Amino acid sequence: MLREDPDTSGVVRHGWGHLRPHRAMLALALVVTVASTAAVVGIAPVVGRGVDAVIARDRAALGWAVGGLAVLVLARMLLLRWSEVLLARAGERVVQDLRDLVVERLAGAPLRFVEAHRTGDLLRRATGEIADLALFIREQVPNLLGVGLTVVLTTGMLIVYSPLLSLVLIVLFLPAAVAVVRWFDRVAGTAFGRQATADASMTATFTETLAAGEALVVVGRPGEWVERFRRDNDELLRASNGTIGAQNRLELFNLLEGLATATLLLLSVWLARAGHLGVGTVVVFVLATRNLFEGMAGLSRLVGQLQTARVGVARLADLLDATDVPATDVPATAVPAAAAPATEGPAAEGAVVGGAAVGGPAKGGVLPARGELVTTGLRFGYGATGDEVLRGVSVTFPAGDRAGLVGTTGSGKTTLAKLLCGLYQPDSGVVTFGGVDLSTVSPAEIRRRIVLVPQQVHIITGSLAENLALAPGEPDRAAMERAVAGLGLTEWVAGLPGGLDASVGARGEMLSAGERQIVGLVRAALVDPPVLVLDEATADLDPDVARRLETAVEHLRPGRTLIVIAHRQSTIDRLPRRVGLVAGRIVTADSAPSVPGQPQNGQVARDRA
Ligand SMILES: Nc1ncnc2c1ncn2[C@@H]1O[C@H](COP(=O)(O)OP(=O)(O)OP(=O)(O)O)[C@@H](O)[C@H]1O
Repeated sequence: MLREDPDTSGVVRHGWGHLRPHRAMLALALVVTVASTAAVVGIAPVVGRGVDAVIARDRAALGWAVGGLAVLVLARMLLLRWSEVLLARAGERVVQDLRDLVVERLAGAPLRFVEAHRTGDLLRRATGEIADLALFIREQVPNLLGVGLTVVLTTGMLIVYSPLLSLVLIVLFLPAAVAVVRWFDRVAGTAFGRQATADASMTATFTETLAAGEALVVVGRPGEWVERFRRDNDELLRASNGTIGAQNRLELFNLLEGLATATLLLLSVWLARAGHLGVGTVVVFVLATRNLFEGMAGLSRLVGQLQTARVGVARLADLLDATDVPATDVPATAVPAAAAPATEGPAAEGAVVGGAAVGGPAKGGVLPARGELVTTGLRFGYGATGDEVLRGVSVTFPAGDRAGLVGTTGSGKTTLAKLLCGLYQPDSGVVTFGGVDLSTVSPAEIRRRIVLVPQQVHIITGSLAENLALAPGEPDRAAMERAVAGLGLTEWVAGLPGGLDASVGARGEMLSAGERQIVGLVRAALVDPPVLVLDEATADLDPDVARRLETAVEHLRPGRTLIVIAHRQSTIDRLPRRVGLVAGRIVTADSAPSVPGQPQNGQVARDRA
């Protein structure tokens, strides 16, 4: 499970892991930044030399000082720009890698993990947190490096010029500065973490509200959502006040700066009068301490942004760590792939998420082209609720079986279907196909053989052909046309404006619920696996079309194992046998509930309760 407010202590180590591949470019950027900062720091001594040259009426020395100043200013301009470009490029590459990694991890995350978290929170971590990080690397890191180096180099130079004044500066300023930073740090972690959490919660609520738009209008109660949104918004305001309060603590730097500057000026004037310091050195000190304090003030401003970035990286790292597990389950986003499973053959390897192939884990098992699908002692619960949904399910579907999986609402049919297809890992017990344990096989391999067509078919914005192309194996147009013809849908496609190129609208809004299911069935036909599990896959179609499509699906591949979950009696009646599920347990034929009432004659002889 993801933590709302993850620990920020390991972020540097975690961050370095992602920076390492770009270390050459980062090292060059660092060298250029050091050179550019050295040019700035060098200006004060050169001005000091110039002042001394004027006092001594040494024209040659003055000429050198003016020339040196011109060179330093020019060098600073060029080097600063170069270092900014290098850091921005390196930052963009790091961020691009991170985006790829997050999408890959989320695509490979177990379905249960994705289901257990709010979409908005995942979205915020996968996009908002990375965008903030990109901004930080592009805009704040150059500042941070420049300012940090200015402070270090200026301090070094001051020590060389006047150890006494530098000592006074260090004694006056350093302990107080450390105390202020610690005072800030005491509240900063919690305050910035709370703000990030509140931000994520608001994104989540907003995402859910948008997704539920139609339902809200239908029930006429958008007020409740507005109320939720307001609560999130209020919390965000309180959290933001917390971070502002934390940042206010850093304002003490200004007070310290004033005190230290006044003390230094008085001291240096006194030392100059007593003849211990030259006027040039006093000028150098005044200019350099200004640099120093500007740098300090800049650093204190950046500390707040640094804290935001730290929290962002911690939340991102939490997501990456939590999803860095062998992908034995299929991610929720890959459900369309399950609806459009892999074709036979090497081209079908990999799950499809929005059309991109995602490799499975290093699980070497290979499933046979045909075999019994068997579950033994399957137990499964969704975790958060703690209740077991499947309580020791043992059932066998012989090769070529055609069975209806029936049971009352909430009895666990869909859950069992997902376990049969390897979308969930059982808490205990095994699922085997042809004698091979599914947990030893990669998701891609499972989808070559066992495919689920769910009731809710995932549709992407685009054309019908683009949606069918989500099927693994990159089906071409000819394959699509064959699959459409195989299901007797040529006329339906021809009737769409543009045929296969017809737009389905944003996330399929131009398709009816039944048409979405047709897309799911065509995807399945494109793959044609030896085991097909239809979970209410024709529930939204009118009975005639449903019957036609069910017949077509059965005839497409003789000898296919077909497991059908349906509440429609006529769909179940077409099948020669029935497996009943009651409260997570397989029941015998006699007690297997029919649809929707009590069982009819069904054969569940091989099912072991
Ligand atoms: N993602 C989930 N997280 C937590 N609990 C879940 C989840 N999905 C299902 N459940 C719970 O598991 C139980 C079985 O659900 P399942 O969808 O398998 O039932 P079903 O027999 O298919 O029901 P229906 O006929 O209504 O589709 C239900 O009590 C449900 O609340």
